[in-house]
Amino acid sequence: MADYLNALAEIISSNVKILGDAYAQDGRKFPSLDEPFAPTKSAEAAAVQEATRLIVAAAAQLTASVRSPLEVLMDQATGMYSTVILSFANDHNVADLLKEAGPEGLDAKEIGKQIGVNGAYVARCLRYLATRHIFREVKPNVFANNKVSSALIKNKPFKDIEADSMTKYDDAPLSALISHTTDEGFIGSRSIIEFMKDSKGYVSPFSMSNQDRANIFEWYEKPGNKWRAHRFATAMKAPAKLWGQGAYASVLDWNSLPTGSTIVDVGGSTGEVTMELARAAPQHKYVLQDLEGAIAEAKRRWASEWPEAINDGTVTLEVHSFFEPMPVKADVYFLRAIIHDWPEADCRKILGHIHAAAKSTSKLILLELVAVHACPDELTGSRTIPYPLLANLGLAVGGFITVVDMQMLAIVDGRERTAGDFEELGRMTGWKLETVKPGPMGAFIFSKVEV
Ligand SMILES: C[S@@+](CC[C@H](N)C(=O)[O-])C[C@H]1O[C@@H](n2cnc3c(N)ncnc32)[C@H](O)[C@@H]1O
Repeated sequence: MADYLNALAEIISSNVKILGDAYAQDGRKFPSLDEPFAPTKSAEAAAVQEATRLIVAAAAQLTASVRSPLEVLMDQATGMYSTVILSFANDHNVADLLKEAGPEGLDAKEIGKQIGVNGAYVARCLRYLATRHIFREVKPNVFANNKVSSALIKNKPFKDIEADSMTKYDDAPLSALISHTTDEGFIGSRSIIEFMKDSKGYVSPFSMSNQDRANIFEWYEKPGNKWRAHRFATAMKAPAKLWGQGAYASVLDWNSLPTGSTIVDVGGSTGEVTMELARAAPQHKYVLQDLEGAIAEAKRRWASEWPEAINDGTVTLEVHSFFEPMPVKADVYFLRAIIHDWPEADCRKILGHIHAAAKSTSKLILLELVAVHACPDELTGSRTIPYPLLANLGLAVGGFITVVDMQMLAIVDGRERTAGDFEELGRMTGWKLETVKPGPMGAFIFSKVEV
């Protein structure tokens, strides 16, 4: 076995070769970081995704191994600057301005003029980001987009973006997600420690920071927060964009259900999941449930994107709180990214209400990120982790999941759960776990147990 450092280096070099070969087969070269982001078919292949994970895991571990602990710790301790500076660039539409400037880039003074901030400050903020591979400094104090920053580009000319704060992030779910995270997530993060010691009756660190006992979803429904609710609904479209279409439709063979089956998208926001399922299997009936504000948003979305599905009764939009008895006897109840929003007792209420309404043949599908320990556990045997990587592949897999876990703690006192936690939650609420489909989000498929 190679020594520690060489083992990490070998993981990187052998997997870089896999990436290069896959792109070469498609007649392409792997794009450099300087090029704008463009999704490619080559990047979607399973072997490429696995090689990418191993490179990221090994490169991050190699960096942490050779770097001084002082620098590693200072990087973590100064995460607030990353949050604030990224928020500044994203919310001031710098990527959009630089898109119009092209690969030659734009002087920080000119960027500053356009966004109303002194150019000397702009240069320092963008250099901070460029040093972390977001934007690039093409000449001293002149900045252009790169692969990472170009993923923040919105869908309008720079001069039109600020015209309406409601529509600013429309058609740019990743920019909406970054804006939501650096805003609500940041506000919540400030009270995490105090909340963990004593919640003082607040429902989350976010509610404690705001000194408002409403949960974030009730807070979104309050006057003045409509634009944030709209931004959050837009952000919820980001996973489909990041992970590719078809991620939801592939969790079950929808065509194997009897024609006219009823599928409820519980807490479905504006219908990202419903839209994909209804397009894949239009012979069924779909009910999209959420709170009043989200359903009002959903009505606007469906009226513009797919009005026929509403008019012919394929899809029904319904205001319903999942803390009330479930009004629909459905064949499938689909919950994407709902369970991670709530503490255990609330999850049991949600699944209990669904259980009470379900038929004996109904299925429950929970689509969630799956927490994985950083050390070997009882599931390690089914995974092959090359020496000396962490059991959750460090930043490559556990990195994103632990980030979302902290975000759930900060804004809703929710959490990411292990596969065992999902099985246990089902057992406590009358649902037997039948199948787990792996993927960027795990699909946990349960059948009803009479209790
Ligand atoms: C994290 S989002 C997930 C949205 C959607 N399932 C998706 O994956 O795009 C959580 C959703 O739960 C909804 N929600 C929160 N409290 C609710 C309640 N009491 N009843 C129904 N929906 C609720 C929110 O409005 C929001 O749309």
